[in-house]
Amino acid sequence: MKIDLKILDERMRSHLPTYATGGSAGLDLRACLDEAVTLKPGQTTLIPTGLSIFIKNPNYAAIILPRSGLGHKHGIVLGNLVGLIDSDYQGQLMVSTWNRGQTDFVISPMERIAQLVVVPVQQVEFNLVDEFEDSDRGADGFGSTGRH
Ligand SMILES: O=c1ccn([C@H]2C[C@H](O)[C@@H](COP(=O)(O)OP(=O)(O)OP(=O)(O)O)O2)c(=O)[nH]1
Ligand SMILES: [Mg+2]
Repeated sequence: MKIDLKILDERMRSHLPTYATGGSAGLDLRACLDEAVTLKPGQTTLIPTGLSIFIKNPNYAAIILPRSGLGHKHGIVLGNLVGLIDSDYQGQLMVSTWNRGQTDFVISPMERIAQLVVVPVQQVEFNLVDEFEDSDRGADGFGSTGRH
């Protein structure tokens, strides 16, 4: 599947997102920065990627997820936990970068800071009802299974 991509910063032309392996789900997103940015513990900064995409087809979206190495080892995750890119969004892909760790973290220009995953989306309509038909679970949730 092809998605329109616009290069907003020429430096990104040689750093376009690619799948690291044949089986990769995520495309690494790089920090399009002029100089290194230091994120203090607890700090959140919006980092530009220098790219925009236009998914166009409402049956797809993209999500931005943390990279597991950065998140686990350095506490660098996302200020919005997960970023959702709508199929009609044409603006720059931005990464809300949150240092939830205990030490300063330096983000270098062109560093891979997060990953983009394209996912299928089913838009729905609501069928208004007064009662649902019975289901195995009913309204039980929040750890209810295995208690009976
Ligand atoms: O990590 C993110 C999350 C969102 N976006 C862009 C794409 C998305 O389509 C748009 C709106 O995101 P969302 O709907 O999550 O934010 P909102 O707070 O509801 O803003 P809006 O009122 O513009 O929908 O912002 C990013 O670039 N990065
Ligand atoms: Mg929104």
